[in-house]
Amino acid sequence: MKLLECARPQEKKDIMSEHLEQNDDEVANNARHFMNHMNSQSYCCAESLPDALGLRDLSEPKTLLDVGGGSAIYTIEAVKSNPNLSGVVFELENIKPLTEEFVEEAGLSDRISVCPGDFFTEDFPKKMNYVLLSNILHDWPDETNLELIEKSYNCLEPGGQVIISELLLDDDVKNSTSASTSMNIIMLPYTKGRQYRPKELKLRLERLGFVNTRHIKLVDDYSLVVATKPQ
Ligand SMILES: C[S@@+](CC[C@H](N)C(=O)[O-])C[C@H]1O[C@@H](n2cnc3c(N)ncnc32)[C@H](O)[C@@H]1O
Repeated sequence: MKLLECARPQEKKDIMSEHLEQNDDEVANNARHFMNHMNSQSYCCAESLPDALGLRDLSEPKTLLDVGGGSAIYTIEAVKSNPNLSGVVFELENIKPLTEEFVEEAGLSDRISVCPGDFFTEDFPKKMNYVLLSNILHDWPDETNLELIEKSYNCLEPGGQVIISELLLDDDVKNSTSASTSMNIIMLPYTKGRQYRPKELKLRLERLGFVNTRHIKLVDDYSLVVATKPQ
């Protein structure tokens, strides 16, 4: 891991942002292609989310914020599991129309809104009961991720939960699966981030005030790390 970190190029951009910052048609198609790819990759996890979090049992209205939600697949599957749940997808302004296409296609435009925004410069919409960070933290450096976790804490109601969904390495990194190790090798040179271990995420969440941190296996090597904002 250390050797690979040393091999990182000094100047590198997030691939998705690079596509999205430009207006060129070919580049826009790349963004659409990336979104479709993420949608397929995330589908199985999204489908398993309601049972993993007990969302089907909610008896009162709750709102889930999906930060960098992309195709909104997690929010779509969550909202479909219970009429008490509504969703807000926080996405870049120029990606918003793409996200809205997926929401419309799912027939859920009345229960899922797309809030345009940049998670580096803007706070998240307030009074949320759940904040989901799916395949977000592995794109960015640790100090940025701490800011994103802090923003998640600040926008949650007391008792609300932050949900991190990622392909995680094993706590004992030598026991990590080949899928998570391969993903880590891809993230290191092509993004500013890396794959995490459950205990690393729990530590960061607890440092920022979250309690009751837990690791929930989702699908194959994909897991959730969930934590609660104290009452
Ligand atoms: C790896 S994709 C994850 C998509 C989705 N959460 C999933 O797991 O399928 C990262 C997402 O973050 C969004 N994103 C990147 N930078 C962002 C920013 N500064 N503010 C808001 N969203 C951003 C991208 O548009 C993209 O949809």
